[in-house]
Amino acid sequence: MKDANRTGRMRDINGPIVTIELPGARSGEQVKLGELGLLGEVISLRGGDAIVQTYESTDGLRPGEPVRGLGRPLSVELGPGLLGGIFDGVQRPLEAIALASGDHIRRGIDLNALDRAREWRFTPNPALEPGARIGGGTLLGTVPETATIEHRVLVPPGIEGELEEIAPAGDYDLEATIARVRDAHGASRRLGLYHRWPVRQPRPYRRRDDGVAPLITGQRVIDTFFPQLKGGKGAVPGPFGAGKTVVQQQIARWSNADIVIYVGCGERGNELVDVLETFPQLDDPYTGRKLMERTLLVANTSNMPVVAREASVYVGLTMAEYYRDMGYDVVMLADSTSRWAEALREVSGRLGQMPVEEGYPAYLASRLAALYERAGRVETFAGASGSVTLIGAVSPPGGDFSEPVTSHTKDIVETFWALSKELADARHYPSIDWVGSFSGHVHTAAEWWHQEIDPNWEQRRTAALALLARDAELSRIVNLVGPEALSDPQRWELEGAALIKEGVLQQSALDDIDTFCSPAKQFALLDLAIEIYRSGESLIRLGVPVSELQNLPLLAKMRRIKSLYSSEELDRIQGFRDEVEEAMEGVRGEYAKQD
Ligand SMILES: Nc1ncnc2c1ncn2[C@@H]1O[C@H](COP(=O)(O)OP(=O)(O)OP(=O)(O)O)[C@@H](O)[C@H]1O
Repeated sequence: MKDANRTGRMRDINGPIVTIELPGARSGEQVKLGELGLLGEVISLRGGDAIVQTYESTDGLRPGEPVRGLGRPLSVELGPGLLGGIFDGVQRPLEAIALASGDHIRRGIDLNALDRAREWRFTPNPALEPGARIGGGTLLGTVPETATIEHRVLVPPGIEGELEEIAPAGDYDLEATIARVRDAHGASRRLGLYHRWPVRQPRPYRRRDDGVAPLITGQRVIDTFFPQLKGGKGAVPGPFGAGKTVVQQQIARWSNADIVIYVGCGERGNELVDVLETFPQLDDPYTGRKLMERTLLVANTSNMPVVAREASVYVGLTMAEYYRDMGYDVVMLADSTSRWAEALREVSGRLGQMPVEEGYPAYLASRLAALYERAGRVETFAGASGSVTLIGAVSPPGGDFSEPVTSHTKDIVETFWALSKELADARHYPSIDWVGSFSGHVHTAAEWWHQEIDPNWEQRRTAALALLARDAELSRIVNLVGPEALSDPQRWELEGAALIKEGVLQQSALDDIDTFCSPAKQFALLDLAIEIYRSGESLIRLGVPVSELQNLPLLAKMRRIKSLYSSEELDRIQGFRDEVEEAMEGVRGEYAKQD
């Protein structure tokens, strides 16, 4: 898109949708509207007019005011300085905005995402010499972006040629030239520490890879029961107050990803404030430093119109892909895709498009699919492996999972962690419902668990799910005819399921010890619960009454052990296992004596 800075004028204003006359306007082009210079994007062309969606309130704008075409699509700056940053939905740095305009963000404010004044210590790639052939993905050098993350400065996609010069080690600001490349036509081009990339265009890679390793989140119901792979697509649908935010924060905090990107997309203002206040406080369990050193936040501010939410998700994804291209595993949390979809609905409504389901446009499903398609594990141009795991929260109105956004999302994602109001009301947290949730990654995750933790993982997981399914069946009988109708083995099945629910699935984010559970501890707890159930089952078969087993103090301890011993104290969990065996043997001995 050439001929930047063309001017035209506004013709009509309909909320965030503005009709403009701008000669040469292109679909996707960024524009500045009115005297204030509000940011907008051309979303369609109609006759000689262009239809623009704006990312700031259009209050007070009048037809006839000038518009300016920027000649480029909505794009973001990619370079060192992103990590630790808090940006608005079009990548303006919120802290710098607050400094420049106080509490009330001035509309049309224009600030660079990356700080131009800051210098970065650049170390060139020692393997590069002038004359080398370089292309998109070639490593030019590195910059220590934070104490824990090395920023790999790569040739941006689409650039190819012969390296003419590369800067020596030293401190450079973002505008400095760090390399020059001569392309096939003989033109010389300068490369700096940052470049721009259009947010709606997925960044290219060499090829797509299959996910191989689970994203370990330290949350048992996720890792053990409904695992996610690095590079996977997941959704957390949940009714109001069921615990979506806590689940996402736990993933952000504990998952073994290199980089975390949280996009607060149109959730209520106070929740966003909570996120903005909480994240900077969090310590990074893997490095002992602040989590923000490998995190960045995108937050739509309350003065941005609904349609701005639509862009913020792409802004987050583009930054995620940028770190993926360096060979990092990135987790992006989008909170929530329902609000994102509402933006689509609002725009399509104002454009007079035919609504299909509950007011959403016909392209809702394809847009959602395209969004999730940007997740994945890839081989980068540099030959490294990098991934973007995309986890979208979904907030279905009234908790109705059959509404369009939830049901389309369910068809697209591989991991679906369905939060349940009943579980949350019963204070069973995380309220991820084992009946409504699924993971398409169990088989791949099993290979990892079998190799790294224990060859019985899949078998134990299946046994636990079978017990939970029996629990649901038996509970229905109890509800109909009362507990007396159950046999001893059936009552023991209920007991076994309760151990799985309380001793394994429930996990308090607020408990210092249990907030994170290592894979080895996860397996130890699962295995122990199944072991208790199985030993009891064999005792009942011998004729031991279930009431005798129900009185064993070890059942209560099994429910508490997760918070008694940390992931470093597996030997103590093993000690408890020995106690369990002894107690069960004791019952067996007693019973044999009575016999
Ligand atoms: N894993 C957990 N451990 C302990 N408490 C939890 C857990 N998950 C949720 N809670 C409790 O539930 C409350 C509500 O959770 P949360 O704020 O995440 O709900 P939400 O679904 O995001 O709400 P909203 O629909 O308003 O976005 C929390 O304040 C906390 O008390």
